[in-house]
Amino acid sequence: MHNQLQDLRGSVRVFVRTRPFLPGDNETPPPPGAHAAVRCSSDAVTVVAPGGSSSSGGGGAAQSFVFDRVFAPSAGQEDVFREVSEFVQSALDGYKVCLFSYGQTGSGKTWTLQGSGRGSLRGITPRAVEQILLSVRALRERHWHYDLEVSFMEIYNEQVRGGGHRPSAAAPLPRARAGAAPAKLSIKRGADGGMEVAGLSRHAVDMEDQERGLRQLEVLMAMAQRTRSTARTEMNAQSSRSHSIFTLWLKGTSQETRTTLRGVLHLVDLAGSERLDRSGAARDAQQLRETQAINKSLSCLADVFAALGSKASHTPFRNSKLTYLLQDCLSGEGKALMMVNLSPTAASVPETLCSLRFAGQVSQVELGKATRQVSFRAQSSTK
Ligand SMILES: Nc1ncnc2c1ncn2[C@@H]1O[C@H](COP(=O)(O)OP(=O)(O)OP(=O)(O)O)[C@@H](O)[C@H]1O
Repeated sequence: MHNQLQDLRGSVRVFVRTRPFLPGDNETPPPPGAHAAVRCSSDAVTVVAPGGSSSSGGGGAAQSFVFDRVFAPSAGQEDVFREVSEFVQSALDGYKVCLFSYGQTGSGKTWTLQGSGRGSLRGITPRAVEQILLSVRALRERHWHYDLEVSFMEIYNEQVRGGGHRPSAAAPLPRARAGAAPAKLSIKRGADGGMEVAGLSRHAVDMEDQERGLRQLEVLMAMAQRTRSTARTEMNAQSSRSHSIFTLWLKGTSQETRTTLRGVLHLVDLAGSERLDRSGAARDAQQLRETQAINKSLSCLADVFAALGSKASHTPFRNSKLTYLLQDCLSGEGKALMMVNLSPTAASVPETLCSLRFAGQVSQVELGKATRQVSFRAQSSTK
């Protein structure tokens, strides 16, 4: 049912989330009743440039954008996940699904995906993992067996880096070694026709003992977080300088119906889309290189969506590692969700407008009906 709904609405969706004001913003939130620079309804965002007013009809100071769903600063992690969970379900149903978290540095990309702790502040990734484990348990009653593997990687300065060597089936999950340089990896088309990263470790998760499986997943999520390259910039003390991709590979087998489903869920925490002058990144040669690489790959992502939106004869997937790797989810086979994160501050209005224009471009894209990765041969439940 959820997939029928999804198909009707198209396979690219755009959600926008504005975070609350934070003490580090150096800006006082507007008093109740006063106009904020960024205002949200359930499906629209209005941005008022500093000095403008929302009623200035001819002046063009206020700009509104409409999306599939907009989350105001008061929206909690649970509110966001409620809208996202159908995508997680799609991966269980055998679709290739990609969820991007996009936005300027410090806008809440990592908060939206990871959140904090194990309670109500936990983000999409831990909630997705829990949903998968719960669904797999329920599906077992209907004689479906699921295998789950996890991989994580980052794309830093246009190089793909992964989490080390593939462990043997009997070996415990590896510990991330502090300071160990992650291996550089290459992207290629795999035997099943999908894009994959050569040599990237895929960690099998115990689906029989779900308590153990959950613990393994927690270790893997923590490892993925630790391996991210971060550098302090003036805009966010933990600014992420790489795109990080946490992937859940699902294989569901029903002996009864002789069906195998292969779903994929990529959770992509994009690097911050900051301007050089504002972040202070231009003062350091390494950070300048990083920022240029980030901006280039984000503009390649925008180019891909522009080509898809205009139904151009060529889509430039190969122009960046990110789009090359994720092309299956963006090419009509899969489903994509773009979560665009915004800062509420007046000082960030230029970046906010850039993010919203990008979001508007993505929302024009119609990928068509996604393809379920299903085969009908009898298969044993082991790989
Ligand atoms: N909805 C929210 N509620 C409360 N705090 C939030 C929210 N969104 C973001 N924050 C806080 O804002 C700060 C910046 O968020 P976060 O690190 O997620 O930004 P980011 O977009 O991932 O930045 P970068 O690109 O630099 O990694 C963090 O301290 C985070 O805890």
